Amino acid sequence: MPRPHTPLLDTIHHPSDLRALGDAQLRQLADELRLETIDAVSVTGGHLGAGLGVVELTVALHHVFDTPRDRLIWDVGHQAYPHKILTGRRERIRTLRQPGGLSGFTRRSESEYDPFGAAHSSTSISAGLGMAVGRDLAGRAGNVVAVIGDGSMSAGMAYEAMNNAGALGSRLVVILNDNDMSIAPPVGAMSAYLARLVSGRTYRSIREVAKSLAERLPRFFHDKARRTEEYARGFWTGGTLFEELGFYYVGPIDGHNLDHLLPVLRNVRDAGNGPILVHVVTQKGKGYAPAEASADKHHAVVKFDPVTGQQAKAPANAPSYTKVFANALIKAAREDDKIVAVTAAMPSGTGLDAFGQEFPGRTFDVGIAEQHAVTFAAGLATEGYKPFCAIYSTFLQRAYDQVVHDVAIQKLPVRFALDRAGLVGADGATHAGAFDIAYLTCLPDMVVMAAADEAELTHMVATAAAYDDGPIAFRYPRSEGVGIELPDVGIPLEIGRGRIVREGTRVALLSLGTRLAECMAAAELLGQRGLSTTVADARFAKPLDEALILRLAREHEILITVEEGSTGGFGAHVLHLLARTGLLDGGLKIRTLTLPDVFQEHDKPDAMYAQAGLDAAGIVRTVEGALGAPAAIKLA
Ligand SMILES: Cc1ncc(C[n+]2csc(CCOP(=O)(O)OP(=O)(O)O)c2C)c(N)n1
Ligand SMILES: CC(=O)[C@@H](O)[C@H](O)COP(=O)(O)O
Ligand SMILES: [Mg+2]
Repeated sequence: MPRPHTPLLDTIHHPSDLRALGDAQLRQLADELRLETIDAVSVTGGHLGAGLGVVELTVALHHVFDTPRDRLIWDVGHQAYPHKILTGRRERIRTLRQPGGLSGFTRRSESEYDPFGAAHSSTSISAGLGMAVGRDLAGRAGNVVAVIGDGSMSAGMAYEAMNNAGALGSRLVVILNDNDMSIAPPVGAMSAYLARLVSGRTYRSIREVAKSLAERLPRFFHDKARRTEEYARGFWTGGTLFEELGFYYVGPIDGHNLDHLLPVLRNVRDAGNGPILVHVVTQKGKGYAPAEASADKHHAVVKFDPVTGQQAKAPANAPSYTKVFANALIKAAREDDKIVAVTAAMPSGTGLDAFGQEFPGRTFDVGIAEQHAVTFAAGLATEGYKPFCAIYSTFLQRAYDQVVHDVAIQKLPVRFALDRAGLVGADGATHAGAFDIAYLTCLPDMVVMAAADEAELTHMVATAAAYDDGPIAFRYPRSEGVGIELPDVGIPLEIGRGRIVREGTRVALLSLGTRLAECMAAAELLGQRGLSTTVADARFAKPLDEALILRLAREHEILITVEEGSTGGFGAHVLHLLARTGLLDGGLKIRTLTLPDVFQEHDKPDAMYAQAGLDAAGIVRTVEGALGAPAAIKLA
């Protein structure tokens, strides 16, 4: 497929090149940038719709502001591909999210044009305010611009930051990129409020607007734009929520119209003190028909044909864990009307969209608001409901105090369905579900399970539904299952009881989670080398199956724990148990296999697990190491 024709873009290597262009050339540049973005993502897959929606905004921001001296912060960072193309990374843009390639998000180590790394949402205003205050303290000049989406505006952090910004009064520009979409259609009163602002029903008269803007932004009324009624009607100020918080509100303006964007941004750049919020209206997926037409506006895509938009989706061999979870929960909810489900803006990612179709009144999408989701679920639990809080492992990190303070201390039976546990691949370290075993198992009374396969997941959903004594969590990865036959209904597991999957005598592999298949493969390899190997599935990281673990420790020469989580998790608890019971004092050789103590670079999950030594070969190597040398195996 030939590359798109981009003669003007080809002359732009850094934003300084585009600042040398006249306004009239920027339209062409934006068109070429959009073509290049589509073409690059067609090769790599990744986040497409959000970037397409900010092409004009990206061009305008780099044209008007003096980046990187002026700080430009993209919230989440999934919309920053056009920004990467304009900021010296075009040569590598077709390595996006590939092993060794560019990150799919902004990243400080990647470019001086990325002053703040992201991937989790709603951090940009806080970070921007910190930079603005740092600039003021240092007596420096320069602008700080934070671009945040309407979906990301639902998170508490955004309001905490605006509250603080309004009080501090530092010069900070917030661009609210309102495309009326999160990953799914946006939810909540704030989204409805923004829609009202945009609808124009609350526009003030042009006279009022003129007076208000002229007082604060004297250069606002700019050349020909001032004369067009359409342009003038697009500006509204005064009395918005943002103004109540101490921001100067400008907008809404058409984020695809450079004749609107450029004069407004110039005036904002040159305005006086204090925080300013520019409300920019854009369309997610803009300018690419398949994206505009799709329900999620091509939020994230796999590789595709740029002409037809056809995505290269490989056929699945087995249902995904997400789907298995959703189906099991739906079945359980048919029998138990107390079961309700909570998602924080991830209905499709967690499978709760399917649950919501059958139980719309029992499904709650609270927006990007993980902290609220957890405490909201806690509240539901106090009323006798059985909330399943389905949150990606990585995003639950944000709600840790809510898990501790609102759920665990009160022993409320909130069920945490932790999707994307373990490594996730192309989204990289920011999205890896690495820490939940460690951060949940240290909490008193928390039950923590990890599914070894999709049948086990079905049983864990049933276990969580039946368990009413306190909080319970179960984790499962971002992948398809192993293809095992699924039970019709899940059978509740005995709390804190694991299982032996293969009996042996010399080596014991104690697996937690879906590494069980690799443990089985390792056991085969070890068996071929004369090492009789037991494989056990712990099922529970908390409470531990102490009897099982002590038996494995007593009856084997080597015990290896294997988990898809960070240090400080399951293996650490096993070590505590063995130390407490004196079993470390004898001749037992024990090794704990965990994710390494580094933030692993994005890659294919299998490659990342292999790097971590969590594949069959790595497990065998560990056994060999414990025995002293490969020769020891041959002698055995
Ligand atoms: C804390 C957190 N929760 C959930 C997500 C998953 N997520 C990524 S982008 C996104 C939607 C963001 O919507 P918006 O800010 O409006 O950006 P748009 O994609 O519409 O440009 C969500 C929910 C996340 N990145 N961070
Ligand atoms: C940007 C973001 O946070 C999400 O879009 C994330 O990339 C989704 O990941 P999944 O594809 O695993 O749902
Ligand atoms: Mg949006």
